[in-house]
Amino acid sequence: MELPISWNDTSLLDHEPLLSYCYLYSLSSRGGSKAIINNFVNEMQGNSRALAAAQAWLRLAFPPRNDETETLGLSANDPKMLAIFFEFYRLLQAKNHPAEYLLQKKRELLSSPATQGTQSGRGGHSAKARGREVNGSRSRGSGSGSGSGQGQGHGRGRGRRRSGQECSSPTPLAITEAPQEHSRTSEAPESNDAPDGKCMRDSSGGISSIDLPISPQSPSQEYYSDDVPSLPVCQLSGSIHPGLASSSLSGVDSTTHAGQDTQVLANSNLSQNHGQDSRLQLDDSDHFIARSSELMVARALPPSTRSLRPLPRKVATKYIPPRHGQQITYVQPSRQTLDQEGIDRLLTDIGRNASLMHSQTISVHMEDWAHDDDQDDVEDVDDIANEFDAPSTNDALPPSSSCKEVTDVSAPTIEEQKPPLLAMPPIWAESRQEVCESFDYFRSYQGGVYSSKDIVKGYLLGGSPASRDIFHCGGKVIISHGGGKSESILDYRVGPARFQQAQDQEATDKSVRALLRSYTDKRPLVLLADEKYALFPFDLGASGCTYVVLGSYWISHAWAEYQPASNGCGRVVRWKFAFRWCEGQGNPWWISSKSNDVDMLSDPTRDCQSAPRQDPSPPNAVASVACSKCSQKSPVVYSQGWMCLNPSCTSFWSLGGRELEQLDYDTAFLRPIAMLFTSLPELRPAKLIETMDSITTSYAFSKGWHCEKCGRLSSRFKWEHWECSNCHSIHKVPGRLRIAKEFWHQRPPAEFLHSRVGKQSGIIARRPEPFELGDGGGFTNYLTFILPHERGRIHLILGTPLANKRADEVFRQYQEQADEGELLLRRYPLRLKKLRGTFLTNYFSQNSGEPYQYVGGTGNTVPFDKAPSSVCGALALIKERSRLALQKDIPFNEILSAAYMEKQKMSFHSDSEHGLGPVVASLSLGSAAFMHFRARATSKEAKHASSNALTLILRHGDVLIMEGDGIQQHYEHTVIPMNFRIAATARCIGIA
Ligand SMILES: O=C(O)CCC(=O)C(=O)O
Repeated sequence: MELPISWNDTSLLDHEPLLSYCYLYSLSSRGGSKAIINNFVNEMQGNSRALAAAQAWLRLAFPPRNDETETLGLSANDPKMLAIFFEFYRLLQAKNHPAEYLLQKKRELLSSPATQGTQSGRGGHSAKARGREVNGSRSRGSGSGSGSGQGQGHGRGRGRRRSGQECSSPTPLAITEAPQEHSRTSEAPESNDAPDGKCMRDSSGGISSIDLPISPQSPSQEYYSDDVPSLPVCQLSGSIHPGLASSSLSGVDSTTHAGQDTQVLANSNLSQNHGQDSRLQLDDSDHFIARSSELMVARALPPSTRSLRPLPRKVATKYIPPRHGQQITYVQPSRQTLDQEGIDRLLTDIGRNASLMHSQTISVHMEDWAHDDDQDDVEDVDDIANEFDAPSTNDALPPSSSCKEVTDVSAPTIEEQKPPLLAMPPIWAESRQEVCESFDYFRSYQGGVYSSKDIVKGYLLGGSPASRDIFHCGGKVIISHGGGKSESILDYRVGPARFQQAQDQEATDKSVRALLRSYTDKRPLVLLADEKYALFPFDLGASGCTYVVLGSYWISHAWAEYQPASNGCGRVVRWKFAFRWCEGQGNPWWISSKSNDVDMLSDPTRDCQSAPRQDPSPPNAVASVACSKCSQKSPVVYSQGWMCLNPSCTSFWSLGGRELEQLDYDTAFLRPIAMLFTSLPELRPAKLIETMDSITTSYAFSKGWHCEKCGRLSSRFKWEHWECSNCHSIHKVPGRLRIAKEFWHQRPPAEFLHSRVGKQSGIIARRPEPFELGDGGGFTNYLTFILPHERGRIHLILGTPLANKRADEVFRQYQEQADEGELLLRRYPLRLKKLRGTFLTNYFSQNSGEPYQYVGGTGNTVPFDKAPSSVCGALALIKERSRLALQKDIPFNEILSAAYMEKQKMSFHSDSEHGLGPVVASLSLGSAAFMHFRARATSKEAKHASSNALTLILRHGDVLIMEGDGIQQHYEHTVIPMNFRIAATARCIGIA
């Protein structure tokens, strides 16, 4: 889970475990909902990243009061708070008045110390509690009534909204003093104060109440205070949430809902007068309990789901997040078919699944980057920056749905507490991007298998081991399933996302095929593990390592198995691989030199210590038997007996006609196997040193590096040098400045010179017009493209050798100042909340003038008076050319300087940030670049969105002007430089 950026950050809904649990909750009925919340809480508690997200959310949703550094002592590790976190997001997803819920919880929390022990058994609060100080001021709502009885609360404390300045929705909810008047009303609240969904600031800037959206069916909206404390809450009728409808606040007799309502939390939060108190509380042992009959369901869950870390699932699950705001259509299972048993099964399933799902939150294309021979499997990382996440290209998409994998009791489990690492790994990283940019043996942003030319280079052990996956003999023997085709959520640019079930793996599938080839060739590969790999015996996360390189392994055996599945088939075919440590690397780094450490790390089935280390068995010591049906040989893997492991054989996976549930590895199968590798590759990435041509912007310089001091892999995030993100060691390679002439040889494709207009785009290209540049620049050509439906115009003022003198100088200054650190060009984290870990832009940038939220916000902004001369020079040139082209002064007050090393680019986006003026203009320097415009998915032309509406070639000295809001509303653009390039783009921000 990424950290939320506001308390109502909907993107969290795209993340696990919220995604699965919210979905499951929507399918559940009765007691199932409690169990779901319990499981959610359990899972969150075993997941440090998710806890961090919850913590961040808590701070945003419950900001500290004036004198507090911490909010009410709230902790994300508090089960009650996690339940609130979940409930809020569940309501958010259901579009069911989450703000109302949050306000209610906030009020409860603020009042809870005083109200504890003062509530009646039926849930009413005492009058004493109503006078509690809230948010630094005394509640004035403590007037009348005991508030202890059913229905006593209504009619009191109508919350009055105050007129004032409107605030945007992500503002933290703040609670101010209670309203003075407490008369029940059925009239609509003052309707002219704020539009739906907006909150209002009081004169002091705090929020006095929240104006909630009313559904069309809602005839009225009333503001009440609860009995205590007297703060505004809202009653909605019409399409009201059942949990809210049962609230005593509404005055509705709650008996129809008590004990039946599936919305347990909402119910328990608001309904304090039920015969059955379903309030969520902390019991003596600080455990989260729900005191209702439904609680029994939660308690009846197997203890393992509470005391153990969520069990790893037996097959990998790939999650492709939905686009922002996109609805996910789950194909299966349908609501009708999901009974209580199904829910229980899914619960465990999701628990096991979710950890891997955290790591699988990106999808990629392979276009544009597949130039290098050694890059045939490298995904286009910058496409990840696209809000449009396409289906994975890494693992073959299944042709049709078949089976969904389910819990297997024999899946390995691991206790929650793992010891910290004994030593830091020699190669480790915090984000997948760091691995992929710095470590040549693993460059797959999504899949667990990285192969090139059908040969596996790296294999990532992720969070969901399957049954019979093992980490044996201190990690010298690792058995894992691999090859994709696990369940996933497919997401397309246009149309709803779909839930895709797991499929049978086949030997011809890309990853399986590559693994099988590595197996038959006995070719070493590199194993990596992420912090969620449950079988690794140390706590990687405690040392800050999300990914570690284990070392070189080879595959001694490969075979197919059945794994259980939850649909009609009941199972799927999965390929298993036995990886063995390549001798010649010394002992694994996670094992200290102390001899008994290996023992400590081994699993109980180990016998590697008893096997003679100096006398390992030859490879053929593992017996193989030919099947009488298919004649294919399969190894004796399990102690229970030999089985045919050829999935196309009718005897596959059958032991004398039976399928055994419990299988143990045969001792001989796990015994060490001698295998001599004459030269194993050095896995530590080499550092770049001086180059022959002194060019330091080539592709190799854009890649990450490995810090020799601390082992961390870091992306290159600073222009002027490499810097370790852990210990801040730096590495600089001196280079030279480049001049524009070096890029003159770049030729565009033969079919066009400056531009190409898409056939069905409706764009009209005007004939080039001569254009006098003034200032000794002579004449040039000026191209204009008129967009359909008066959406705007795009102008391209071409540079010329004569006119480019200033551009040449600006280009030189940019390079010099960036190299010296005067201009801080950085790769900033993308504001994509879908990705696990930080994900940096695929270009360097620096912003001057007004902050530009799209890249770095205020953190990436220096005011114009502190901007280096390169930026000021670029701005002056852009202003001048724009004035000549548009015959008016454009009050540009922001300039984003973007620098691209070879193969870097800016992916599709539109400059549609709130508050941007209609004119955006850019100056191109250095290498030529393609600029493609395409219709946004929301636009009428969406069906042609895959083809470009317009392509321009931007060359050194060219100025491009986008004129008109409609361009950003209806189109998005990408810029793909041919080589090293700098661009300065000017905008008007916040100018009315
Ligand atoms: O010209 C460029 O490099 C990209 C400019 C751009 O699209 C932007 O800054 O938004």
